Amino acid sequence: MDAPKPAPRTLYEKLWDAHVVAPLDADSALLHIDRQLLHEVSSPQAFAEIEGKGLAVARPAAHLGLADHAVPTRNRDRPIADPKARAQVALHAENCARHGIDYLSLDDARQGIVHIVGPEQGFTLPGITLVCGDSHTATHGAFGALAFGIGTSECACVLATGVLPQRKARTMAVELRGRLGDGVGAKDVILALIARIGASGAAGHAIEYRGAAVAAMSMEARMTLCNMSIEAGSRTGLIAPDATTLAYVEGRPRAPKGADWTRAAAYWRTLSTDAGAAFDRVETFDVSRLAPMVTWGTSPDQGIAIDAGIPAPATVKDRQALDYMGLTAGQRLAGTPIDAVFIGSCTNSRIEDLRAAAAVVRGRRVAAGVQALVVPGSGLIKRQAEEEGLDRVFTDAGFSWRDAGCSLCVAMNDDRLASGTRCASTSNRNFEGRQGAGARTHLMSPAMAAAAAVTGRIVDVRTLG
Ligand SMILES: CC(C)[C@H](C(=O)O)[C@@H](O)C(=O)O
Ligand code: SF4
Repeated sequence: MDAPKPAPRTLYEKLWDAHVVAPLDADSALLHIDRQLLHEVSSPQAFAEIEGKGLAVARPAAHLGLADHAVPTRNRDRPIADPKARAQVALHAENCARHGIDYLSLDDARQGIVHIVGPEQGFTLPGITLVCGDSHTATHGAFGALAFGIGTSECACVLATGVLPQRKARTMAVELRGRLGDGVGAKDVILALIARIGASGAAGHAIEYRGAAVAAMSMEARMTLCNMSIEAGSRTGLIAPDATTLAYVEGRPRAPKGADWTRAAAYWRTLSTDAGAAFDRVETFDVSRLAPMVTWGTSPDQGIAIDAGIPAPATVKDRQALDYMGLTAGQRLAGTPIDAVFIGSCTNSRIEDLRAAAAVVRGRRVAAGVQALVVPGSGLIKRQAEEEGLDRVFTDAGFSWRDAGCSLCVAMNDDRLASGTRCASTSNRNFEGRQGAGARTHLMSPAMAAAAAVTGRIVDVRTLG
Protein backbone atom coordinates (compact mmCIF):
# COMPACT_ATOMS: atom_id res chain seq x y z
CA MET A 1 0.00 0.00 0.00
CA ASP A 2 1.17 3.53 -0.74
CA ALA A 3 2.19 5.61 2.24
CA PRO A 4 -0.38 8.31 3.00
CA LYS A 5 0.50 11.59 1.30
CA PRO A 6 1.79 14.18 3.77
CA ALA A 7 -0.60 17.08 4.31
CA PRO A 8 0.33 20.18 2.28
CA ARG A 9 2.16 22.76 4.37
CA THR A 10 2.94 26.45 4.08
CA LEU A 11 6.55 27.66 4.02
CA TYR A 12 6.17 28.86 7.61
CA GLU A 13 4.97 25.44 8.74
CA LYS A 14 7.88 23.71 6.99
CA LEU A 15 10.42 26.00 8.65
CA TRP A 16 8.71 25.60 12.02
CA ASP A 17 8.52 21.79 11.79
CA ALA A 18 12.16 21.55 10.74
CA HIS A 19 13.24 23.32 13.95
CA VAL A 20 11.03 21.82 16.64
CA VAL A 21 13.19 20.25 19.33
CA ALA A 22 10.24 19.45 21.58
CA PRO A 23 6.58 20.44 21.49
CA LEU A 24 5.49 22.38 24.60
CA ASP A 25 1.74 22.58 24.13
CA ALA A 26 -0.73 22.78 21.27
CA ASP A 27 0.54 26.20 20.13
CA SER A 28 4.16 26.33 21.22
CA ALA A 29 7.39 24.45 20.95
CA LEU A 30 11.04 24.61 21.84
CA LEU A 31 12.73 25.68 18.61
CA HIS A 32 16.31 25.14 17.57
CA ILE A 33 17.85 28.52 16.78
CA ASP A 34 20.54 28.30 14.14
CA ARG A 35 21.91 31.82 14.24
CA GLN A 36 21.80 35.02 16.22
CA LEU A 37 22.92 38.54 15.36
CA LEU A 38 24.04 40.66 18.29
CA HIS A 39 24.12 44.47 18.33
CA GLU A 40 25.35 46.80 21.03
CA VAL A 41 21.94 48.01 22.25
CA SER A 42 20.04 44.83 23.03
CA SER A 43 22.76 42.30 23.85
CA PRO A 44 24.80 43.66 26.82
CA GLN A 45 22.05 42.67 29.28
CA ALA A 46 21.90 39.21 27.70
CA PHE A 47 25.63 38.68 28.23
CA ALA A 48 25.31 39.99 31.79
CA GLU A 49 22.45 37.58 32.41
CA ILE A 50 24.30 34.45 31.31
CA GLU A 51 27.49 35.51 33.09
CA GLY A 52 25.51 36.18 36.27
CA LYS A 53 24.28 32.61 36.11
CA GLY A 54 27.74 31.24 35.39
CA LEU A 55 26.67 30.02 31.93
CA ALA A 56 28.80 29.81 28.80
CA VAL A 57 27.77 30.51 25.20
CA ALA A 58 26.70 27.13 23.82
CA ARG A 59 27.81 27.63 20.19
CA PRO A 60 29.94 30.75 19.69
CA ALA A 61 30.01 30.22 15.90
CA ALA A 62 26.21 30.58 15.79
CA HIS A 63 26.48 34.29 16.62
CA LEU A 64 27.80 37.38 14.90
CA GLY A 65 28.32 40.66 16.74
CA LEU A 66 28.70 44.25 15.59
CA ALA A 67 27.77 47.78 16.63
CA ASP A 68 25.39 49.82 14.50
CA HIS A 69 22.88 51.91 16.49
CA ALA A 70 25.11 54.14 18.60
CA VAL A 71 28.01 54.47 16.19
CA PRO A 72 28.99 57.80 14.67
CA THR A 73 28.86 57.99 10.88
CA ARG A 74 31.74 60.49 10.67
CA ASN A 75 35.32 60.65 11.91
CA ARG A 76 35.61 56.92 12.31
CA ASP A 77 39.37 57.25 12.61
CA ARG A 78 38.92 58.93 15.99
CA PRO A 79 37.62 57.46 19.25
CA ILE A 80 33.83 57.83 19.62
CA ALA A 81 33.30 61.29 21.13
CA ASP A 82 30.18 60.48 23.16
CA PRO A 83 31.43 58.63 26.27
CA LYS A 84 28.20 56.62 26.64
CA ALA A 85 28.27 55.37 23.07
CA ARG A 86 32.01 54.70 23.34
CA ALA A 87 31.48 52.55 26.45
CA GLN A 88 28.51 50.74 24.89
CA VAL A 89 30.43 49.80 21.76
CA ALA A 90 33.54 48.80 23.75
CA LEU A 91 31.48 46.62 26.09
CA HIS A 92 29.88 44.84 23.15
CA ALA A 93 33.25 44.14 21.53
CA GLU A 94 34.59 42.80 24.85
CA ASN A 95 31.55 40.61 25.43
CA CYS A 96 31.88 39.05 21.98
CA ALA A 97 35.65 38.53 22.39
CA ARG A 98 35.27 36.97 25.85
CA HIS A 99 32.80 34.42 24.49
CA GLY A 100 34.64 33.63 21.26
CA ILE A 101 32.01 35.31 19.07
CA ASP A 102 33.05 36.93 15.79
CA TYR A 103 32.81 40.70 16.03
CA LEU A 104 33.06 43.15 13.14
CA SER A 105 34.75 46.26 14.51
CA LEU A 106 34.10 49.80 13.29
CA ASP A 107 37.23 49.81 11.15
CA ASP A 108 36.22 46.57 9.41
CA ALA A 109 34.70 47.24 5.96
CA ARG A 110 32.12 44.52 6.68
CA GLN A 111 30.62 46.50 9.60
CA GLY A 112 27.17 47.91 9.06
CA ILE A 113 23.56 47.52 10.14
CA VAL A 114 22.90 43.97 11.42
CA HIS A 115 20.09 43.37 8.93
CA ILE A 116 22.28 44.43 6.03
CA VAL A 117 25.41 42.60 7.14
CA GLY A 118 23.78 39.21 7.85
CA PRO A 119 22.63 38.67 4.25
CA GLU A 120 25.75 40.28 2.79
CA GLN A 121 28.04 37.87 4.62
CA GLY A 122 25.93 34.79 3.91
CA PHE A 123 25.33 34.53 7.67
CA THR A 124 21.65 34.69 6.72
CA LEU A 125 20.68 31.59 4.73
CA PRO A 126 17.44 30.07 3.48
CA GLY A 127 15.88 27.48 5.75
CA ILE A 128 17.52 28.59 9.00
CA THR A 129 16.08 30.09 12.14
CA LEU A 130 17.68 33.46 12.80
CA VAL A 131 17.02 35.78 15.72
CA CYS A 132 18.25 39.15 16.92
CA GLY A 133 17.24 41.43 19.76
CA ASP A 134 15.78 43.77 17.20
CA SER A 135 12.31 44.21 15.80
CA HIS A 136 13.37 44.39 12.15
CA THR A 137 14.81 40.88 12.11
CA ALA A 138 12.07 39.76 9.70
CA THR A 139 14.27 41.34 7.00
CA HIS A 140 16.09 37.99 6.79
CA GLY A 141 12.82 36.23 5.99
CA ALA A 142 13.35 37.49 2.44
CA PHE A 143 15.66 34.47 2.07
CA GLY A 144 13.12 31.96 3.34
CA ALA A 145 14.66 31.99 6.81
CA LEU A 146 12.40 31.88 9.86
CA ALA A 147 13.67 35.14 11.35
CA PHE A 148 12.16 37.18 14.13
CA GLY A 149 13.04 39.79 16.72
CA ILE A 150 13.35 38.72 20.35
CA GLY A 151 13.71 40.33 23.77
CA THR A 152 16.82 40.54 25.90
CA SER A 153 16.18 37.51 28.10
CA GLU A 154 15.40 35.52 24.98
CA CYS A 155 18.80 36.62 23.60
CA ALA A 156 20.35 35.25 26.80
CA CYS A 157 18.46 31.98 26.38
CA VAL A 158 19.71 31.60 22.80
CA LEU A 159 23.28 32.42 23.82
CA ALA A 160 23.31 29.83 26.59
CA THR A 161 21.21 27.06 25.04
CA GLY A 162 20.71 27.55 21.30
CA VAL A 163 17.00 26.88 21.73
CA LEU A 164 14.02 29.09 22.43
CA PRO A 165 10.42 28.45 23.42
CA GLN A 166 8.12 30.04 20.85
CA ARG A 167 4.42 30.31 20.15
CA LYS A 168 3.44 29.28 16.64
CA ALA A 169 2.02 32.14 14.58
CA ARG A 170 -1.02 31.97 12.36
CA THR A 171 -0.27 32.23 8.66
CA MET A 172 -1.12 35.06 6.30
CA ALA A 173 -0.47 35.17 2.57
CA VAL A 174 0.09 38.55 0.98
CA GLU A 175 -0.45 37.93 -2.74
CA LEU A 176 1.16 40.67 -4.80
CA ARG A 177 -0.20 40.60 -8.33
CA GLY A 178 0.68 42.69 -11.36
CA ARG A 179 3.75 44.71 -12.30
CA LEU A 180 5.12 47.77 -10.57
CA GLY A 181 5.15 50.95 -12.63
CA ASP A 182 8.16 53.21 -13.14
CA GLY A 183 9.20 55.11 -10.04
CA VAL A 184 7.34 52.68 -7.76
CA GLY A 185 9.07 49.97 -5.73
CA ALA A 186 9.03 47.63 -2.78
CA LYS A 187 8.92 50.49 -0.25
CA ASP A 188 5.71 51.78 -1.83
CA VAL A 189 4.21 48.29 -1.78
CA ILE A 190 4.90 47.75 1.91
CA LEU A 191 3.75 51.26 2.89
CA ALA A 192 0.52 50.68 0.94
CA LEU A 193 -0.02 47.28 2.57
CA ILE A 194 0.52 48.72 6.05
CA ALA A 195 -1.83 51.63 5.27
CA ARG A 196 -4.44 49.12 4.19
CA ILE A 197 -4.27 46.58 7.04
CA GLY A 198 -3.06 48.86 9.86
CA ALA A 199 -0.06 48.89 12.20
CA SER A 200 -1.32 45.81 14.01
CA GLY A 201 -3.19 44.33 11.05
CA ALA A 202 -0.97 41.27 10.86
CA ALA A 203 -0.41 40.79 14.60
CA GLY A 204 -0.07 37.13 15.57
CA HIS A 205 0.50 36.17 11.93
CA ALA A 206 3.58 35.17 9.96
CA ILE A 207 3.30 36.86 6.56
CA GLU A 208 4.38 35.10 3.39
CA TYR A 209 4.76 37.49 0.44
CA ARG A 210 3.95 35.71 -2.81
CA GLY A 211 2.89 36.32 -6.37
CA ALA A 212 4.25 37.66 -9.64
CA ALA A 213 5.33 41.03 -8.22
CA VAL A 214 7.44 39.28 -5.56
CA ALA A 215 8.96 36.82 -8.05
CA ALA A 216 10.06 39.81 -10.15
CA MET A 217 11.79 41.55 -7.21
CA SER A 218 15.52 41.57 -6.52
CA MET A 219 16.75 40.37 -3.11
CA GLU A 220 17.26 44.00 -2.12
CA ALA A 221 13.60 44.78 -2.84
CA ARG A 222 12.44 41.61 -1.08
CA MET A 223 14.40 42.63 2.01
CA THR A 224 12.71 46.05 1.99
CA LEU A 225 9.35 44.29 1.87
CA CYS A 226 10.07 41.82 4.70
CA ASN A 227 11.85 44.47 6.79
CA MET A 228 8.67 46.40 7.49
CA SER A 229 6.49 43.38 8.35
CA ILE A 230 6.73 44.43 11.99
CA GLU A 231 5.17 47.79 11.10
CA ALA A 232 2.07 45.77 10.18
CA GLY A 233 2.35 43.91 13.50
CA SER A 234 3.93 40.72 12.15
CA ARG A 235 7.21 39.49 13.65
CA THR A 236 7.87 37.30 10.62
CA GLY A 237 7.89 38.10 6.91
CA LEU A 238 8.78 35.30 4.51
CA ILE A 239 9.53 34.80 0.84
CA ALA A 240 10.19 31.35 -0.61
CA PRO A 241 13.74 30.94 -1.90
CA ASP A 242 14.03 30.81 -5.71
CA ALA A 243 16.71 31.27 -8.36
CA THR A 244 17.09 34.95 -7.40
CA THR A 245 17.73 33.96 -3.78
CA LEU A 246 20.27 31.29 -4.65
CA ALA A 247 22.12 33.61 -7.04
CA TYR A 248 22.43 36.19 -4.25
CA VAL A 249 23.64 33.69 -1.64
CA GLU A 250 26.09 31.69 -3.74
CA GLY A 251 29.70 32.64 -3.09
CA ARG A 252 28.97 34.77 -0.01
CA PRO A 253 31.74 34.37 2.63
CA ARG A 254 29.69 32.24 5.02
CA ALA A 255 27.52 30.43 2.46
CA PRO A 256 28.09 26.68 2.02
CA LYS A 257 30.60 25.72 -0.67
CA GLY A 258 31.11 22.74 -3.03
CA ALA A 259 29.14 19.60 -2.16
CA ASP A 260 27.62 21.39 0.85
CA TRP A 261 26.28 24.05 -1.49
CA THR A 262 24.71 21.46 -3.81
CA ARG A 263 23.06 19.71 -0.89
CA ALA A 264 21.86 22.94 0.72
CA ALA A 265 20.51 24.34 -2.55
CA ALA A 266 18.54 21.13 -3.18
CA TYR A 267 16.95 21.45 0.26
CA TRP A 268 16.25 25.17 -0.15
CA ARG A 269 14.33 24.47 -3.36
CA THR A 270 11.84 22.40 -1.32
CA LEU A 271 11.08 25.43 0.86
CA SER A 272 7.92 26.78 -0.67
CA THR A 273 4.28 26.54 0.25
CA ASP A 274 2.77 23.31 -1.11
CA ALA A 275 -0.11 23.52 -3.55
CA GLY A 276 -3.29 23.16 -1.55
CA ALA A 277 -1.80 24.38 1.74
CA ALA A 278 -4.20 26.71 3.51
CA PHE A 279 -3.32 30.08 5.03
CA ASP A 280 -5.33 31.41 7.96
CA ARG A 281 -5.67 34.68 6.05
CA VAL A 282 -5.07 35.92 2.52
CA GLU A 283 -4.65 39.55 1.41
CA THR A 284 -4.54 40.15 -2.33
CA PHE A 285 -3.05 43.26 -3.79
CA ASP A 286 -2.68 44.38 -7.40
CA VAL A 287 0.41 46.60 -7.46
CA SER A 288 0.06 47.70 -11.10
CA ARG A 289 -1.64 50.98 -10.30
CA LEU A 290 0.26 51.77 -7.16
CA ALA A 291 1.61 55.34 -6.87
CA PRO A 292 4.61 56.35 -4.72
CA MET A 293 3.58 56.36 -1.06
CA VAL A 294 4.37 58.90 1.66
CA THR A 295 3.37 58.87 5.33
CA TRP A 296 1.65 61.92 6.73
CA GLY A 297 1.45 60.84 10.40
CA THR A 298 3.41 59.36 13.27
CA SER A 299 2.65 55.70 12.66
CA PRO A 300 3.81 53.79 9.55
CA ASP A 301 0.19 52.96 8.68
CA GLN A 302 -0.64 56.65 8.27
CA GLY A 303 0.42 56.72 4.65
CA ILE A 304 -1.16 57.83 1.37
CA ALA A 305 -0.37 57.84 -2.31
CA ILE A 306 1.49 61.00 -3.35
CA ASP A 307 -1.50 62.05 -5.46
CA ALA A 308 -4.04 61.63 -2.62
CA GLY A 309 -5.16 64.02 0.11
CA ILE A 310 -4.61 63.46 3.83
CA PRO A 311 -7.73 61.67 5.12
CA ALA A 312 -10.05 63.28 7.66
CA PRO A 313 -8.97 62.18 11.15
CA ALA A 314 -10.90 59.11 12.28
CA THR A 315 -9.36 58.78 15.75
CA VAL A 316 -7.70 60.81 18.48
CA LYS A 317 -4.44 59.25 17.33
CA ASP A 318 -4.98 60.71 13.84
CA ARG A 319 -5.68 64.19 15.24
CA GLN A 320 -2.59 64.06 17.44
CA ALA A 321 -0.52 62.92 14.47
CA LEU A 322 -1.72 65.82 12.30
CA ASP A 323 -0.93 68.26 15.13
CA TYR A 324 2.53 66.86 15.65
CA MET A 325 3.25 66.88 11.92
CA GLY A 326 1.85 70.40 11.43
CA LEU A 327 -0.50 69.23 8.67
CA THR A 328 -4.24 69.45 8.02
CA ALA A 329 -6.73 66.93 6.73
CA GLY A 330 -7.54 67.22 3.04
CA GLN A 331 -4.13 68.73 2.29
CA ARG A 332 -1.98 67.05 -0.35
CA LEU A 333 1.56 66.20 0.68
CA ALA A 334 2.97 67.10 -2.73
CA GLY A 335 4.48 70.58 -2.47
CA THR A 336 5.12 70.43 1.29
CA PRO A 337 8.57 71.97 1.97
CA ILE A 338 11.08 69.76 3.76
CA ASP A 339 14.22 70.67 5.73
CA ALA A 340 16.09 67.39 5.78
CA VAL A 341 16.54 64.18 3.81
CA PHE A 342 17.79 60.86 5.15
CA ILE A 343 18.71 58.06 2.78
CA GLY A 344 19.63 55.05 4.89
CA SER A 345 18.41 52.44 7.44
CA CYS A 346 17.98 48.67 7.24
CA THR A 347 14.94 49.29 5.01
CA ASN A 348 16.65 51.24 2.25
CA SER A 349 20.44 51.54 2.39
CA ARG A 350 21.47 48.75 0.06
CA ILE A 351 23.28 49.32 -3.21
CA GLU A 352 20.08 49.31 -5.29
CA ASP A 353 18.57 51.93 -3.01
CA LEU A 354 21.61 54.15 -3.43
CA ARG A 355 21.53 53.64 -7.20
CA ALA A 356 17.84 54.56 -7.34
CA ALA A 357 18.46 57.72 -5.31
CA ALA A 358 21.57 58.64 -7.31
CA ALA A 359 19.68 58.25 -10.59
CA VAL A 360 17.34 61.03 -9.44
CA VAL A 361 20.09 63.22 -7.97
CA ARG A 362 22.53 62.98 -10.91
CA GLY A 363 23.06 66.40 -12.50
CA ARG A 364 20.94 68.16 -9.88
CA ARG A 365 21.65 69.95 -6.62
CA VAL A 366 20.20 69.62 -3.14
CA ALA A 367 17.73 72.49 -2.70
CA ALA A 368 18.98 75.50 -0.70
CA GLY A 369 18.52 75.10 3.05
CA VAL A 370 18.01 71.32 2.92
CA GLN A 371 20.30 69.14 5.00
CA ALA A 372 20.74 65.82 3.16
CA LEU A 373 22.47 62.66 4.33
CA VAL A 374 23.30 59.32 2.70
CA VAL A 375 24.28 56.57 5.13
CA PRO A 376 25.13 53.30 3.37
CA GLY A 377 24.01 50.14 5.18
CA SER A 378 27.49 48.64 5.38
CA GLY A 379 31.10 49.48 4.68
CA LEU A 380 30.98 47.11 1.70
CA ILE A 381 27.99 48.91 0.21
CA LYS A 382 29.80 52.18 0.75
CA ARG A 383 32.85 50.82 -1.06
CA GLN A 384 30.78 49.47 -3.94
CA ALA A 385 28.91 52.75 -4.30
CA GLU A 386 32.26 54.56 -4.44
CA GLU A 387 33.48 52.17 -7.12
CA GLU A 388 30.38 53.06 -9.11
CA GLY A 389 30.93 56.79 -8.57
CA LEU A 390 27.68 57.21 -6.65
CA ASP A 391 29.41 59.01 -3.79
CA ARG A 392 30.42 61.76 -6.23
CA VAL A 393 26.88 62.07 -7.52
CA PHE A 394 25.71 62.64 -3.95
CA THR A 395 28.54 64.87 -2.73
CA ASP A 396 28.58 66.98 -5.92
CA ALA A 397 24.88 67.61 -5.31
CA GLY A 398 25.51 68.67 -1.71
CA PHE A 399 24.69 65.49 0.22
CA SER A 400 26.81 64.41 3.15
CA TRP A 401 28.29 60.92 2.46
CA ARG A 402 28.71 58.92 5.67
CA ASP A 403 29.97 55.68 7.18
CA ALA A 404 27.58 52.80 7.88
CA GLY A 405 25.16 52.66 10.79
CA CYS A 406 21.55 53.21 11.84
CA SER A 407 22.11 56.97 12.15
CA LEU A 408 19.02 59.12 11.61
CA CYS A 409 16.72 56.11 11.46
CA VAL A 410 16.69 56.15 15.26
CA ALA A 411 18.96 59.04 16.32
CA MET A 412 20.81 56.98 18.93
CA ASN A 413 24.15 58.32 17.70
CA ASP A 414 25.13 61.95 17.16
CA ASP A 415 22.98 62.38 14.03
CA ARG A 416 19.83 64.11 15.20
CA LEU A 417 17.28 66.55 13.79
CA ALA A 418 16.21 69.72 15.58
CA SER A 419 12.64 70.13 16.79
CA GLY A 420 10.24 71.06 13.99
CA THR A 421 12.55 69.81 11.24
CA ARG A 422 10.57 68.07 8.49
CA CYS A 423 12.44 65.12 7.04
CA ALA A 424 11.94 62.98 3.94
CA SER A 425 13.26 59.66 5.15
CA THR A 426 13.78 56.18 3.69
CA SER A 427 13.62 54.56 7.14
CA ASN A 428 10.77 52.51 8.59
CA ARG A 429 9.39 54.39 11.59
CA ASN A 430 7.90 57.86 11.75
CA PHE A 431 7.18 57.81 15.49
CA GLU A 432 7.18 61.10 17.41
CA GLY A 433 10.76 62.08 18.17
CA ARG A 434 12.26 59.16 16.27
CA GLN A 435 14.76 61.40 14.42
CA GLY A 436 15.13 63.87 17.30
CA ALA A 437 12.69 65.45 19.78
CA GLY A 438 10.00 67.33 17.86
CA ALA A 439 11.33 66.29 14.44
CA ARG A 440 8.80 65.28 11.78
CA THR A 441 9.38 62.20 9.64
CA HIS A 442 7.80 61.35 6.29
CA LEU A 443 8.55 57.78 5.21
CA MET A 444 9.08 57.18 1.51
CA SER A 445 11.23 55.35 -1.03
CA PRO A 446 14.85 56.27 -1.89
CA ALA A 447 13.79 57.71 -5.27
CA MET A 448 11.12 59.85 -3.57
CA ALA A 449 13.55 61.02 -0.86
CA ALA A 450 16.07 61.96 -3.55
CA ALA A 451 13.37 63.90 -5.40
CA ALA A 452 12.52 65.72 -2.17
CA ALA A 453 16.19 66.60 -1.67
CA VAL A 454 16.61 68.22 -5.07
CA THR A 455 13.29 70.09 -5.07
CA GLY A 456 13.13 70.96 -1.36
CA ARG A 457 9.58 69.62 -1.28
CA ILE A 458 7.68 66.39 -1.13
CA VAL A 459 7.13 65.64 -4.79
CA ASP A 460 6.08 62.77 -7.07
CA VAL A 461 9.40 61.51 -8.43
CA ARG A 462 7.61 60.51 -11.64
CA THR A 463 7.08 64.19 -12.47
CA LEU A 464 10.79 65.08 -12.38
CA GLY A 465 11.53 63.42 -15.71
C1 LIG B 1 17.31 49.43 19.42
C2 LIG B 1 16.53 48.29 18.87
C3 LIG B 1 16.26 47.30 19.93
C4 LIG B 1 15.29 48.77 18.09
C5 LIG B 1 14.40 47.65 17.57
O1 LIG B 1 14.11 46.66 18.24
O2 LIG B 1 13.93 47.71 16.49
C6 LIG B 1 15.73 49.62 16.90
O3 LIG B 1 16.49 48.91 16.00
C7 LIG B 1 14.56 50.23 16.21
O4 LIG B 1 14.49 50.18 14.99
O5 LIG B 1 13.70 50.81 16.91
S1 SF4 C 1 18.37 50.95 10.83
FE1 SF4 C 1 16.69 51.66 12.12
S2 SF4 C 1 15.16 50.07 12.06
FE2 SF4 C 1 17.05 49.20 11.31
S3 SF4 C 1 17.99 48.25 13.10
FE3 SF4 C 1 18.81 50.33 12.92
S4 SF4 C 1 17.48 51.58 14.19
FE4 SF4 C 1 16.40 49.65 13.85
